[in-house]
Amino acid sequence: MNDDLPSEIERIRKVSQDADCLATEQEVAAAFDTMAQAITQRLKDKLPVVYCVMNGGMFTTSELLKRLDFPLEVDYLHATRYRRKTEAGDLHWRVEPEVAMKGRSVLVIDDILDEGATLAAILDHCREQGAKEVTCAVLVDKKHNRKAVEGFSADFTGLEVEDRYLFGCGMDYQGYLRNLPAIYAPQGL
Ligand SMILES: O=P(O)(O)OC[C@H]1O[C@H](OP(=O)(O)OP(=O)(O)O)[C@H](O)[C@@H]1O
Ligand code: HPA
Repeated sequence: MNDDLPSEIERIRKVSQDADCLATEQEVAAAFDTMAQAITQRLKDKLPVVYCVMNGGMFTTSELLKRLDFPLEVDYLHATRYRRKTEAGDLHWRVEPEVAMKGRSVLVIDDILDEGATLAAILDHCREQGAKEVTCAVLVDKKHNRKAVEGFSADFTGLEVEDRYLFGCGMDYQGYLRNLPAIYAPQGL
C-alpha cells in the first residue's frame, strides 16, 4: 500500500474512470435474473448447500441469493490462486467449508471462471467430501482457450466476456474495485 493515501485513491479512481465497461449494471442484473431462474429450476427441491467462494464470489452469491426463493443453506470457503495479483499461482486454501457436504446437493458460487483451475479444484474437493451432486455458478466465463481442463464450463454462467483482466461485481483490481456494480477492463490489460 502506498503511504500517500490521496495519491493511492487518485490512482485507483483513474483506473476505474479510464476503464472500458464490458457489461453494464442492467446487463449484469438481467444475467443474475436468468441464472437464478435456471438454478431454481434445477435445485428447488434438493435442499442444497450453497458455498460462496471468497472473496470474489460474495457479490454474485449475494445477488443470486436474493433471487432464490426456496430452502437452502449457505456457507463459504476460501481458495485463491491470485492473492491480489493479476497473474495466477498455485491454489492456496485459506478456509475450508464448515457445513458438511456429504450426501448433499452442493452449489458453488464464484465471480469468474478464467482458466478454471480454482473452480475445478474446489469441485474436486466437494466430490472427495462425498457431495451427492455438485453444481457451480459463475457470473463471468472469460472467452479464451487456456482453460485448465479443456471444455470446462460452469453449470450456470451469467455472461461470456472477452479475454481481458476484469474488475467490478466482486472481481478486484489489485484488491480494489470489487464493489462496482458493472464489469470493466482497465486500459492496457
Ligand atoms: O479460473 P481461475 O483462473 O482459477 O481464476 C478464477 C478465480 O480467481 C479469483 O480469485 P482470487 O484467487 O483472485 O481470489 P479473490 O476471490 O480473493 O479475488 C476469482 O474469484 C476466482 O476464484
Ligand atoms: O480477470 C480477472 N479479474 C479479477 N480476478 C480474476 N481472477 C481470475 N481472473 C480475473
